[in-house]
Amino acid sequence: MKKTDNQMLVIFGASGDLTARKLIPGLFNLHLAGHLPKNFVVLGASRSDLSDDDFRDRVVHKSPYLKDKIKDAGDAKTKAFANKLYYEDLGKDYDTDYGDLRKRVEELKDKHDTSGNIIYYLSTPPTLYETVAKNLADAEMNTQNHGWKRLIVEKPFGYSLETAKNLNKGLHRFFEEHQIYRIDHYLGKETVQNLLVTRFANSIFEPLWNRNYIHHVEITNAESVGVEKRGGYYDKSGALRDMFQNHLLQLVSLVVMEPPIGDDAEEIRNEKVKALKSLRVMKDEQTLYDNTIRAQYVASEIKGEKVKGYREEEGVDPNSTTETYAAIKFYVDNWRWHGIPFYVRTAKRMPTKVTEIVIHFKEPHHQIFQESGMHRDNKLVIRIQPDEGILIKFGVKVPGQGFKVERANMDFYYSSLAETYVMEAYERLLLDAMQGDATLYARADEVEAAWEFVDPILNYWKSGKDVRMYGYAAGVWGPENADDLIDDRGMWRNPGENLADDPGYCVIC
Ligand SMILES: NC(=O)C1=CN([C@@H]2O[C@H](COP(=O)(O)OP(=O)(O)OC[C@H]3O[C@@H](n4cnc5c(N)ncnc54)[C@H](OP(=O)(O)O)[C@@H]3O)[C@@H](O)[C@H]2O)C=CC1
Ligand SMILES: O=C1O[C@H](COP(=O)(O)O)[C@@H](O)[C@H](O)[C@H]1O
Repeated sequence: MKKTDNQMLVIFGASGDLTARKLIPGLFNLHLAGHLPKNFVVLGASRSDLSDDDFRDRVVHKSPYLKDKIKDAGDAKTKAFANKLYYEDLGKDYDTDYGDLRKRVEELKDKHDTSGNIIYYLSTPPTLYETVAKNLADAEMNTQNHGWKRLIVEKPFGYSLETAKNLNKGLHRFFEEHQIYRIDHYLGKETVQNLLVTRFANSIFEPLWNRNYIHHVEITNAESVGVEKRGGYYDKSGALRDMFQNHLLQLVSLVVMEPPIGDDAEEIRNEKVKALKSLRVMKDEQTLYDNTIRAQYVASEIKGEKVKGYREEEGVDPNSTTETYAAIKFYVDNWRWHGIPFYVRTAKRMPTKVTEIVIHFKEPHHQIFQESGMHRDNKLVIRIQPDEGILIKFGVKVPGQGFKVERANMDFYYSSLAETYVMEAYERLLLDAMQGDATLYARADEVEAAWEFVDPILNYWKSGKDVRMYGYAAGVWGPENADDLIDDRGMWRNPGENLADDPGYCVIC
């Protein structure tokens, strides 16, 4: 068990949705599990006029996100947690003198003996990240003289390669790279971390994990919801920035990377950066045309209920060309992956919520047996969510005369480890930052390498030149044309819609 120093967490943008929905519940779980250090306080800061008690009511006692947990935890434990929370009103602007904030931090440090160790969490709109870092530096709140200082930065990290580079430069003026923790909540998911273990703690997968045995790799991230109340934000972002540049390229890097020499944060991140740098950047228009597909959901009915189209959503421009679906085919230019296509798609308003990685192996060179069904290949399905687990599809003999072969499943579900408590992503990531472990946080060069790959696609889509924007009915698996991306061996693997209801459907088959 790693050591967690006494410390303070200062959250900027503490009146916002993320604080209430993810950060405080994550901290509450850590409190209940006994993972918070003995001396620990949270200081929320934003422009809203709130007292300490207002803040506690808002994010704990009256929080819809903690209602059930509070029932289970009981009053005493809840109160003990709430008493660790404080609030400081920043006045009208984040771009202000942080003298008062500093005074409050000093006061709380002395009162709770938090030893001067501080994490600053930037949960504000991204336009304020650098401003807050600068004002912290101006108030000398970034100095490491009396305890360490860390800075957690929320997504999105930049809007393009250029803005990401500028943000890195801007933050590096006030904090050193080892102090900066760029969050990507997919890295906090247990199943995502398990990818490393699956690959590098077993000897059965790694020998096959290359161009000699793998035919193609497919990654799907599907959400059944639309843009909900985030239309304003989403319309300026789109699926490629919102999910692909960060979360999905993180998954890609874990699939593609070479074995690190150890489990040290830098060793692992060095390999991930190399992996991202080896993605073949699409430069010419024909390649971009042939290998990228974007689409928007249009109004439809799902299970008898009318569902709005993307352009009718609140906060979305009625003529918007922002994609809610993106499918990209690409290659990885290195020894291991030469010539192997990767197909990655992400979308909202799909039939179900699912994220999975499918490794499609090559078929046996020589077919000896008769096989039912069209697929003779082995597949390794890594289910990130829901029904987290791993499945291998392989051929077995159909009982009876002769040698008929059918595909069977061998599966593992995380839920079978029932007694093991699985931390929520934010909970895990917060604890790691508290312990100074940056393994599951993105490094500056990693983020920039991901943008290097994504930028030309965004620019091409923005150019509008011959760029297709397909529509798909909310509740279907995207535009049919997306199947055209996949070459000689079929189509996207669309996991069944009613995972639980369909008796013939095995959850990850
Ligand atoms: N919510 C989520 O699920 C996720 C959020 N994020 C990221 O986390 C950060 C915070 O997100 P979230 O909490 O949802 O955002 P919200 O808009 O709910 O909250 C941000 C807070 O920042 C303050 N703020 C300062 N200036 C502005 C401004 N010009 N417009 C709006 N708010 C302002 C507001 O507090 P006040 O007015 O009191 O100062 C507000 O409470 C963002 O960068 C977002 O991209 C990332 C992943 C998921
Ligand atoms: O970062 C984001 O992620 C969520 C999906 O997260 P998940 O953990 O539920 O898979 C997505 O809905 C949101 O648009 C995006 O900003």
